[in-house]
Amino acid sequence: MTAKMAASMVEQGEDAFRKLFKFYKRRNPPPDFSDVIDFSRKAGNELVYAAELKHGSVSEEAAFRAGLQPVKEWRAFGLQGYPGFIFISNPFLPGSQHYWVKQCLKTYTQKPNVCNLDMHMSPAETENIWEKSVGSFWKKGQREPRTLLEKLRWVTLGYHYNWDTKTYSPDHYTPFPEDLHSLSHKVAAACGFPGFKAEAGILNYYRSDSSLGIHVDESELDHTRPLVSFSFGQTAVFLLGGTKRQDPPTAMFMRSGDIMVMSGSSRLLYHAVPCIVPAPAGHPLPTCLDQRVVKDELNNGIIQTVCEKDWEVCSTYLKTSRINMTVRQVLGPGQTFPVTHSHTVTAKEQSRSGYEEETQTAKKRKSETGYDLDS
Ligand SMILES: O=C(O)CCC(=O)C(=O)O
Ligand SMILES: [Fe+2]
Repeated sequence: MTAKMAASMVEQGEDAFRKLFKFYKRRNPPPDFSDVIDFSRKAGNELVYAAELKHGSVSEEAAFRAGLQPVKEWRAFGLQGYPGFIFISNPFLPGSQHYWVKQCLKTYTQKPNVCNLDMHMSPAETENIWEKSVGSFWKKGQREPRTLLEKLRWVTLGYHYNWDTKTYSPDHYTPFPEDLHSLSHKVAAACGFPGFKAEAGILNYYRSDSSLGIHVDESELDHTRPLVSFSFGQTAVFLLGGTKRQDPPTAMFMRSGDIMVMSGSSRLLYHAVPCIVPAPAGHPLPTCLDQRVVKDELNNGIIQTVCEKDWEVCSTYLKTSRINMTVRQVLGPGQTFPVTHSHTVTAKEQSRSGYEEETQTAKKRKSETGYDLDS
């Protein structure tokens, strides 16, 4: 048997996750999405059941101020075989997703937050990504991404994740954004995790041809705290696997406004995003984004109405993109970072160190989300 044959057997026979990842990543011809669970559909899938939330843990007013429907109205689901996994089908109030999209593009991209562009550009060049992009926004039919926003792949918040050492460090920290902490705290509480502290965030920016490789998020020091993930813009296929990298995954759509909570024994499952689903012809933006203005009362709350000019930039961006925010609590109550010989890790240092075959998260993320700029 040739090495090639053996490799192909491994691919076909054993590594069910890689096989399905490739299946959904394929573009020509486009994959058949009929096995992908769609939580937005009324008709159920036998694996899906309604999840019980803690209605009393977030008052209607608190939910309202965060731009969320009352918790009792949320459509929350569990998946057979994945205890601790909770999928909440877009619980945002009309108009309020826009605020988070604007934060991800205009606010959270600002220094001292760290982004993929810092790996090979100077701080001066990656300052004010929003302002530098809006002036020369890309034109229709243009093939190459030109603006920094188009080249943006990830931003880190709070304890800035070091992709090379796969660790968080107290030496590289920016206070976590209050607004996103408040949103995540409420979602976690509704799912039975009161006292959630948002300490680190990874924002992922996907273009229509982006994907995110198979990985598990285990760098946080307390795995009893959930991981809370929010999606905006274009729909993605999300693959949720098992505790072993090869375990066969379940595919589901993640649409604009959807929230996913990975907790309990689902906290450390392998997962991936093999593809962004092409938007239906004539509908480049999901209809849940049609209504832009939030109710006036919300102006005293966490979120604010996005002005027309800013939304024009955001909506143009979202017609070909997806934004995902994953929020993590790094330390348990009273827990501290293990003592290591510490020094501040700079972006330059991160980009210099080599990658080993098994430190795949960063490598995959850097390549499959187009970290190495292909333009
Ligand atoms: O984009 C997504 O839905 C997944 C993101 C993710 O898995 C991560 O940031 O660790
Ligand atoms: Fe992840």
